[in-house]
Amino acid sequence: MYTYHHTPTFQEHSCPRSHSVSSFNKSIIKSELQLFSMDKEAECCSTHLIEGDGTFNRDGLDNFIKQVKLGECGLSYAVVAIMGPQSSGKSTLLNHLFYTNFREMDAYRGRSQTTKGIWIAKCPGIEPCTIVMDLEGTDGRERGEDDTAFEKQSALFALAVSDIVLINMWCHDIGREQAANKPLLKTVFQVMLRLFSPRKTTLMFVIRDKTRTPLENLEPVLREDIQKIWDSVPKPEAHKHTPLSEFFNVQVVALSSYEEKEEQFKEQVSDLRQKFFHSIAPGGLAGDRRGVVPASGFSFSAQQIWKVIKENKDLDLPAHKVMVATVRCEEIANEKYSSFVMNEDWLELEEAVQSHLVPGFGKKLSSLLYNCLSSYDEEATYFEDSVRSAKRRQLEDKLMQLVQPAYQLMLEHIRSETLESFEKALNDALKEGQGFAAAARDCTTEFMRLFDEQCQDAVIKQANWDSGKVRDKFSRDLDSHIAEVRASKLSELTALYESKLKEALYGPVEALLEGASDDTWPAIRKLLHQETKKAVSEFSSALSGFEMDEQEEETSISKLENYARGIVEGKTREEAAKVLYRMKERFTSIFNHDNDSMPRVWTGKEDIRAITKTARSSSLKLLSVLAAIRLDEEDTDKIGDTLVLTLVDPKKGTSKSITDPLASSTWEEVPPTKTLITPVQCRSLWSQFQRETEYTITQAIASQEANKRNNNWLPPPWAIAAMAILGFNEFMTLLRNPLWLLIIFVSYLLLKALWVQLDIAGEFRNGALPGILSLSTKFLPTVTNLLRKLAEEGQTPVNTGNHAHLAQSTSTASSEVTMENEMEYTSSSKHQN
Ligand SMILES: Nc1nc2c(ncn2[C@@H]2O[C@H](COP(=O)(O)OP(=O)(O)OP(=O)(O)O)[C@@H](O)[C@H]2O)c(=O)[nH]1
Repeated sequence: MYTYHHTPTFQEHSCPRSHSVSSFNKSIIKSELQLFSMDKEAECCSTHLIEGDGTFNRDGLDNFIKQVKLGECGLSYAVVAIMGPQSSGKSTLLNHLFYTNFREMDAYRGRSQTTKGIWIAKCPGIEPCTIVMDLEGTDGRERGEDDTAFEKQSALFALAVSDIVLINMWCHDIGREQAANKPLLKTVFQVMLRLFSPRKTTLMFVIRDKTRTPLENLEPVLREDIQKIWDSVPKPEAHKHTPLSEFFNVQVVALSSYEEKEEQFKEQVSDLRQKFFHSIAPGGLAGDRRGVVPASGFSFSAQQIWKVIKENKDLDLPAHKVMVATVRCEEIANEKYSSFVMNEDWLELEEAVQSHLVPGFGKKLSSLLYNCLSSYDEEATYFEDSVRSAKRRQLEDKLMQLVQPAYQLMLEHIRSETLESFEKALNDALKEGQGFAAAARDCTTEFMRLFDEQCQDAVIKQANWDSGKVRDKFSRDLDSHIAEVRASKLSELTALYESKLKEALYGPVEALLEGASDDTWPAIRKLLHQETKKAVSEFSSALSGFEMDEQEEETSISKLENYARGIVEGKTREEAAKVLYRMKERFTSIFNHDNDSMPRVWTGKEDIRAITKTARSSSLKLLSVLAAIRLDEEDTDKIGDTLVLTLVDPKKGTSKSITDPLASSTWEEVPPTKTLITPVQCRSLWSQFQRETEYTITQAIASQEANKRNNNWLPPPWAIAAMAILGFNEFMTLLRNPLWLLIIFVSYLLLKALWVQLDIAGEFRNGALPGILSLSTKFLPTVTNLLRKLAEEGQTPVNTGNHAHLAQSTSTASSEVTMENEMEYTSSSKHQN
C-alpha cells in the first residue's frame, strides 16, 4: 500500500485517494514502488494539453516535456490515450493503471463532467517512458447533443498521436443497439480513414463493470458489434474492402466494478498494467511504430496535428512526419550551428588565425566540427533519414562556410610565412657562396615540402578542400622570387664587370685619343681586346653558378663585350664632339712649345711657317683619328690621307682629282654608324680651326717683329763708320780740352735726369703729337723742380759750395733712377710682348 499527496493547482489534478492493494499484487507493486520513488513528484502531475475550447497549451506541453525529460527519449516512448463516454470511470482507471493524478469525479456529487479537453501525464515507473492522455468524455450533456465537433477532433488527435487507444465502455452496452459507445466507435473509424496511410493503432476495449458472463462469451459479441460499425462507416474507394485489422489491432479486457468490487478491480488493473511494460518492443502492446516521431519532435508534432485537425484538413501522417522531421532537424541544426558559433574554442582559434599561423589548426577545427555534427546526429537520429541527412548536409555546408575564411587565412599564413623563410634561406645559401641554381633548387625542394606539411596540418577532415590553388600560387611565388633574385644577382654581376671595364677603358681610351697618332686605333683595339678578354673570362666563371643555358650565357657575354665597345665608342663620340677644342689645344700646345716642351720665346729666329705647319698637321691628325670609329681590324680608311691632301696640301690634292673629296657627307669605306665627323663637317671644322688659330700665329709674328725692333737700337754700321771718320777732329778736340769733357759730362747728366724725370720714352709711346703736348706741359715744372732740388742740395751746411760733391751725388741719384726706370721699362716691354 502506498500513498502520495499532491496539492492541486490550476492545471493539475491532485492524486487520488490512497490505494489499497491485495497481497496478490503486493510484491509486484513493491518493486514498482522502488522505481516509482525515483520519479519526481512533478512527474505525476497531469498537464492540460488542449483546453475545452480547443486551445493548445503549447507552453504547458513544453514544460511537461522538460519536466519528464521526454525530449531525451528518442523513439523509446509510448503514448496511450483513453476515450469513452463521460463519467465512465476513465480517470479512475488511468490513475489506478498508471499511477497518474487525473481528476476524478466525486461520486457523492453526482455524475457531471470532470475532464474537459485533453490532459496529459507521465506514467511513473513504466519503461519505456509512457505518456497517457485523458480525453474529454463523449456523449456529454455539457456540449449538447449536436456538438460532436470536439469529440471528433480529439478522437482524431488521439489516433494520430497515440500508440494505444483505450476505449472505455460499460459491459452492459455490449450487443445493445443504443449503446453509448457506438457513436464514439463510429467517430473513431471515420476519422481513422481521414489519416493518410495511418499507423496501425492498438484499440483496447476496456469493459467496465463486467458481469458474471465470461469474457470469452462477451468478446465475440463485442467484435461483431465493432465489425458492424466498421462496415457501416462510409469509406473511400481505396479502402472499400480494407479489413478493420489493417488499421487496428483490437484487444479486449474486462474489469470488475470499481465501486462494487474494488479489490478485484485493483487486482485486474494491476495485471493490466503489466501489459504496458516494454510496450514498444516487438510483439508489445504498441504494435506499429511507423508513424512515431522522435520524442524531441513530439511537442511540435502534436501542435501541428492539432492545428491541421482544427482547420478541418485531412491528416497526411507520412507527410506530417517528414514535416516534423524537417522542422525539428532544422531546429536542431540551427541550435548546433549557433552553439558552434559561440563555442569558445572556435572563437579563440578564429581570433588566433587572424594574426598568425596556428599549429595543429586542422586537427583542432576538425575536432570541433566533429563534436558539433555528432551532437546533431545524436539528437536528430530518430528523424526521417532523408530529412536528417539533408539537414546535416545543410548544417555541414553552413559550418564549412563559417570556417572557410579561417582556413583560407591559415593557408595564406602558411604561404606567406613559408615564402618569407624561403627568401631568407635562399639569401643565406647565396651568402655562404653556394651556386645560385643549386641554392634555388635545394631551397625550392625543401620549402615545397614544408609547405605541403603545413597544409596537411591545416586540413579540415570534414571539408575536403583542395589547397592546390594556394600551392600553385606558392610555387609561382617561389619561381618569381627566384627569377627576381636571379635577375638582380645577374645585373649586379654585370654591373660589376661593366664598371671594371669602364674603369679599365675610359681613361686609357681618352688618353690614347688625346695623343692621336697613326697608332691610336690599333692601340685602342689592343686595349679593348685585352680588357674585354679578361673581363669575359672572369664573368664566365662567375656565371657558372647560375647554370645558364649556352645561348643565355652567350647573350650575357656578348652584352658585356658590346658594353666594352660601347664605352670606347661613347668616349670617342665624346671626344669627337669637342674635336675643335682639342685641335686648338693641340695646336696651341705645339705652337707655343719647342721640341723639349719648353715655352717658346719669339726671338725672331723661329720659323713660324714651319712651326704652324707642324702644329696644323698634328691637329689634323686628331681630326682624322676622331672622324671615325675603327674598332675592328678591317676598319681601314683613307680619312687621314684625304684630309692632308685636301686641307694641308690642297695643291697636291686638286692636281690628282677634280672633285672635292670633302664635299660629301660620308667617308669612303666607312659606314655611317662608325662615322663621327663627316667630310663636310671636317672641312667646316678645319676652316673654323684655321680662323681661330690665326690670331695665335699673328701674335707670334708680331711678337717676333717687336723683338727684332727692340734688339736693333744701334745705328747701322756704315753710319757708325761715317760718324767715326767725320767726327774724328771733334773727338780729338774733346780729348785735348778736359773742360769740354766736363761740360759735356755735366750736360749729359742733366739731360739724362730730365729724360728720366719726364719719361720721354713713355710719353712718346702713345704717338709723337700726344708726346710733344704732354712734354710741353711737363717740361717747365720738371726743370724748376730739378733746379729747386739742386738749390736745396747746395744749401745743406755740410756740403755747402762743394759742387763736385753735388755733381757726384746728382749723378749717383740719377743713375739709380735710370737703372730703376730701365728695369721698369724692360719689364713693361716684356709684358707687352
Ligand atoms: N459503476 C462504476 N462506477 C465507477 C467505476 N469506476 C469509477 N466509477 C465512478 O464513476 C464516476 C466517474 O468517475 P470518473 O473516473 O471521474 O469518470 P470519467 O469518465 O473520468 O468522467 P469524465 O472525466 O467526467 O468523463 C465516479 O464517481 C467513480 O467512482 C466503475 O468501475 N464502475
